Amino acid sequence: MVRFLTGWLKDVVNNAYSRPYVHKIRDKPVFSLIDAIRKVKEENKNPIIAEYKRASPSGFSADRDPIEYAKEMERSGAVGISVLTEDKFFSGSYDYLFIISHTVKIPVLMKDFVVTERQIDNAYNLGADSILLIVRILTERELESLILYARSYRLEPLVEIFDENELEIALNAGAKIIGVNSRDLLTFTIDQERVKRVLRKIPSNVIRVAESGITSKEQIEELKKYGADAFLIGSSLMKEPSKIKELI
Ligand SMILES: O=P(O)(O)OC[C@@H](O)[C@@H](O)c1c[nH]c2ccccc12
Repeated sequence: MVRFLTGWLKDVVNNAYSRPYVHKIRDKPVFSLIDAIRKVKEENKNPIIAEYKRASPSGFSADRDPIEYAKEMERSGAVGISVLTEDKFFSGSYDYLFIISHTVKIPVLMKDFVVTERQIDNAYNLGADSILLIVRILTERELESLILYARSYRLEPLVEIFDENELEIALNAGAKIIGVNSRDLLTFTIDQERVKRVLRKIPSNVIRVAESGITSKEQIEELKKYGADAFLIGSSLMKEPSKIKELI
């Protein structure tokens, strides 16, 4: 049973329950996203998780070759690649995850609306090193059990929160990587001030990821003052991949 959802979020979660099982045998080791972020920070660079996202319900769209994009992001020093696999609203695909996880040697995050263990089986089989778990679409028991299930594959989830209430839920569930989304998933409005307010309440032993709406180095430097360790960036890099060089 999911939490009470409305609008497109209800539809995207219903769609998640019917995603097929991927019959593939994983053929690569699991890379640690936490270790990769810590290493890039030690090199005094900005850990950027570059997202491969072809569309979103907020009206974004970009057509880029997944292999070329992933190679350019890795070459430019991205700490990891986030790959949208949600097929109905984001034009994502499990194929993109398989292709990209077999193109790069940096951690790959499966970005989807995960509500079932089968989706985590798929992430592991396709070569993902982490998965997104969104507090807003899960009950607390589901969140705790899916975190443990992901860890049984040595996939450490990125647990996404919106506000302080969801921060408490994520911490109680034992999250080790917490992402704060500046975008409201239902209304698509962006609020960076809320992100700063929530970031500063996350304990420093948790890896803190600022997500969405990031387009400049100035924004990154500002978010770092509030405790952000890493930055999840999609639209601005899908539009102009070379921009990553000025953000690292
Ligand atoms: O394109 P942006 O504004 O750089 O945002 C990237 C990423 O944060 C965003 O795509 C995202 C964050 N959380 C999600 C959950 C589902 C789908 C997408 C997302």
